[in-house]
Amino acid sequence: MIQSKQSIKALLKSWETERLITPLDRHFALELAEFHRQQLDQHNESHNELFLLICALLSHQLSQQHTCLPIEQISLNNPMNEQEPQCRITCSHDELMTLLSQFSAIGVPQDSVPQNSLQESSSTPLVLDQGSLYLQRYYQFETQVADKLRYLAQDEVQGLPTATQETLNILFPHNLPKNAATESPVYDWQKIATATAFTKRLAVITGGPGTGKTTTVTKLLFLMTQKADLTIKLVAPTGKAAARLSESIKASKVRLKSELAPFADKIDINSLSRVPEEASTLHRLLGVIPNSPQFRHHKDNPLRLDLLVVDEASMVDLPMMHKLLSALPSHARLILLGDQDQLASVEAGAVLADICAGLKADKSQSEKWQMRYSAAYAQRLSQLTGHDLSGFISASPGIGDSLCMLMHSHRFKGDAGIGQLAGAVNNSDKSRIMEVWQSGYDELHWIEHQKTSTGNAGLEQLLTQSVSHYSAYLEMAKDPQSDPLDIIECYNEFRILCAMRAGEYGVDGINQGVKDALKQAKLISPEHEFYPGRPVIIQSNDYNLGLFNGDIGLILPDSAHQQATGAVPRLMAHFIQADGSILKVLPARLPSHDTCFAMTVHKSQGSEFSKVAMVLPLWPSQAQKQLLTKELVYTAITRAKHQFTCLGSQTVFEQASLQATKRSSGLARRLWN
Ligand SMILES: Nc1ncnc2c1ncn2[C@@H]1O[C@H](COP(=O)(O)OP(=O)(O)OP(=O)(O)O)[C@@H](O)[C@H]1O
Repeated sequence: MIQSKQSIKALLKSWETERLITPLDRHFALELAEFHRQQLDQHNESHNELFLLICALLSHQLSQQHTCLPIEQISLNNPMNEQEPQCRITCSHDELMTLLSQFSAIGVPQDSVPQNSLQESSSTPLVLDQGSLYLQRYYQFETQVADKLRYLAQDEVQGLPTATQETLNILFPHNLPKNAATESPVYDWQKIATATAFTKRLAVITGGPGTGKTTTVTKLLFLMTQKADLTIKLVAPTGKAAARLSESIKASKVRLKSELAPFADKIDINSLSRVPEEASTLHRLLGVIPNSPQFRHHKDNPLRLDLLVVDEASMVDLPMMHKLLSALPSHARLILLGDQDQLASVEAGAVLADICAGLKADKSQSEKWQMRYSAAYAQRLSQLTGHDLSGFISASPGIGDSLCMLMHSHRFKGDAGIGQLAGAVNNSDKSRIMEVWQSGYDELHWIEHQKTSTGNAGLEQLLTQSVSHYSAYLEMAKDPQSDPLDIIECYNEFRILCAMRAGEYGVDGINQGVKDALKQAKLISPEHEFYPGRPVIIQSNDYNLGLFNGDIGLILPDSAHQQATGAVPRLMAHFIQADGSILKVLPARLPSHDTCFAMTVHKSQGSEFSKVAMVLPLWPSQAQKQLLTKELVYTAITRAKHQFTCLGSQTVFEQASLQATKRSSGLARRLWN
């Protein structure tokens, strides 16, 4: 069954030494194998060896953020993808599947138990379902999340007052013309999304940056608050994203108020004040219990709300989505907002991408996405919105009735370079990517790595530009009269985003380079750990202080304290909070943190900057290459509003743009089949 020069136990040790697997992977496998050995009726060494290997592969897969191990994907001749394979599995994938289903530690779901199977799934540490092996816990997360989403997607609010339809028409007044070039009708997907979220218990509104997700949800909340007194909560995965959601909703309400002014005799504009603005983090909503992975709110103590809006849903991982859905009260509505093309969550799963997977059009379609409505719901939506949706009816709609895809960016107008580059990368369109770079757009700047024995002129150029970008806020910080809010806003104009943490071109190296360059330019004096102008990014949650992983602040003299006491100004870390106020924290009390002239693309999700510089490694290692995906590049580009610079090499940029993230999961199948 297995051919190996050494025992699998010894092999796992050598894989750990070579860092192919983590110590956790090895221990996990050994513990489970021990369990298996104790459970097995007859001791079968070859079975034990195989089981040990499979457990290590599963754990390795989970640490790569997959939620399961598809058996078909195991490379039988080289299971760990080594340069020189140290072992091979000698049976076929089918034989392997049959064998695994007979192991006492591996259960199978009751409704798909093969005749010769010994186990049901609920009592075993592992589960084999539809050709994929799961850890029991992840299997429960995935199946329960799928069940709950399907249940919510089916539920429909019947009947709709005529007044509501009239309000919908006022909110979306345009009778869109036919597309002149194609003669095909132009749909107001924001209107369709609003009608969907009004009539469905679950609505998933996705789209790239500036496609109007917040505008749409603000109009929806206005519509909802016209008639009923609802408890509505707004949340996002991080503090930064929550603060941005609050800001966007506030701005959107201001715009809506003036748009609706001419209709004051027809609708109650004052009910806009009932649309909430304050957003919190998911963790805060669910109620963190110190030193516990559990939350205060769960299935037996559900949240007290009628409608929950979750922004930046692409950042929500599978375990978190499970906790959230479990805590949702039975009558509540759920609206998920996000960009399905962005980087998937840092932890396991790619929930939003899986939810949207069923809308991926086949290759014959000119559009990338294709709606999938049931006939009955397409008819209902058509009546509500005045758009004929019969062309999007599907015989197998899955959860399609609850999905809305906003495709037109109102931020990146027509031929704007940032939007063009983001689109080309998102489509992995190699020739278009090069075309966009060569088109001479003002907003796009390319800096080529120019490594020689004396240094890297490309990197030097980036550091010089960074000094010039950061000098404005550092000059402001020197003036005791400057308002910390203005200084932080000025700092937020520019950010360097790195693909990875470690190394010369990672966050660590670039932060050091910028710090040295700023010191040389006499803009900072970093003699001590905390110096005026040092930006810090928080690495863990501290609920007592109200600081969360990813929060970014500036070390600045506390001028208010100086004015009040006349004392020498002390340094404090200043953070902008969701309500726009400043939180000041003594630097010594900060939870774990790093300097933040540069940050990872991952941590930048949910943020936007006027100017962004992305740094790609020069000669990425094999492990680094796996991290360089089109989702990473797309996320970095779309953080920029006005200028995007890339320090890299053409080959690495292209390779990254052509490589899509793959997360093994059965969620999409459960939602759409
Ligand atoms: N239908 C529309 N017509 C014209 N402008 C619009 C429309 N919808 C949104 N906008 C404008 O586009 C900009 C972005 O809208 P909005 O913030 O709602 O998008 P978003 O998808 O939430 O963006 P983000 O990705 O940043 O969260 C805003 O300035 C908004 O006023």
